[in-house]
Amino acid sequence: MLVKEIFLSIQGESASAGLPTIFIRFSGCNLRCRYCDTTYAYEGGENFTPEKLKARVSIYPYKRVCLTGGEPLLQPREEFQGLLDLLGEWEISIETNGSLPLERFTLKPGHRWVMDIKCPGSGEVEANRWENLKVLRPCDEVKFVLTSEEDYMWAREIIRRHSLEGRVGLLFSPAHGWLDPQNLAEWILRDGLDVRLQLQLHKLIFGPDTRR
Ligand SMILES: C[S@@+](CC[C@H](N)C(=O)[O-])C[C@H]1O[C@@H](n2cnc3c(N)ncnc32)[C@H](O)[C@@H]1O
Ligand SMILES: Nc1nc2[nH]cc(C(=O)O)c2c(=O)[nH]1
Ligand code: SF4
Ligand SMILES: [Mg+2]
Repeated sequence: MLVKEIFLSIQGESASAGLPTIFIRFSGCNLRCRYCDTTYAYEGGENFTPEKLKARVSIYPYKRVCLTGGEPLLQPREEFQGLLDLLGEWEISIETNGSLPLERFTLKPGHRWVMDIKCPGSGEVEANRWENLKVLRPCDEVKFVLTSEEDYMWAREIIRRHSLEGRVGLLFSPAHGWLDPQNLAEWILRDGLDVRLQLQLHKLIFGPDTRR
């Protein structure tokens, strides 16, 4: 598997924001979101077997890992599943862009999906694989990264059309530098939406250009 970087940080996104987390950032992505803050992960990387990755993350005093990228699900299925199995007892969140099939993987209790639904402003709305919604459980999360009020209204309509409220965790995140969080807060409260507004905590802690 091709890995760009491995690091310990404070989880900045999802429902586990704030918790110490080990990150494995895989190389390569099949999409090109306009706002992407991780373009350096599109290329390069070092090869790891699942066993070598387990050994590497085991040097830290935590058993909580975030698999991200780039797009983690582009790695060979057998090896990615092998890593999940080797880390069976660990708390794992898998950040995925939602364009690739989730049902190819078997998750253990404590493992969860954090799946983006790409909004029109990302430039990748055609990539959404809607069948993935069937796989998601109440412990999983769906994230909308929003660039504008048009994206917000689009996301609100997707939630309604697929009856997502109460079925899965819902995250609304302003694309950093694109959308004022205060506007997003006002729209959510105005419309009575029961979603989690999430800011990228690591950028508030370590600065907007952080790689942690
Ligand atoms: C870098 S991506 C890697 C995982 C996967 N490729 C995906 O898009 O979900 C991790 C998360 O960061 C979000 N993200 C990327 N750039 C962002 C930005 N400028 N502001 C807010 N979130 C951003 C993505 O939408 C995604 O939820
Ligand atoms: N601290 C920190 N938390 C994160 N949560 C998701 C990240 C990602 O890039 O997927 C990320 C990241 O890059 N840094
Ligand atoms: S899918 Fe994720 S890594 Fe790929 S371009 Fe979009 S935000 Fe960046
Ligand atoms: Mg990031």
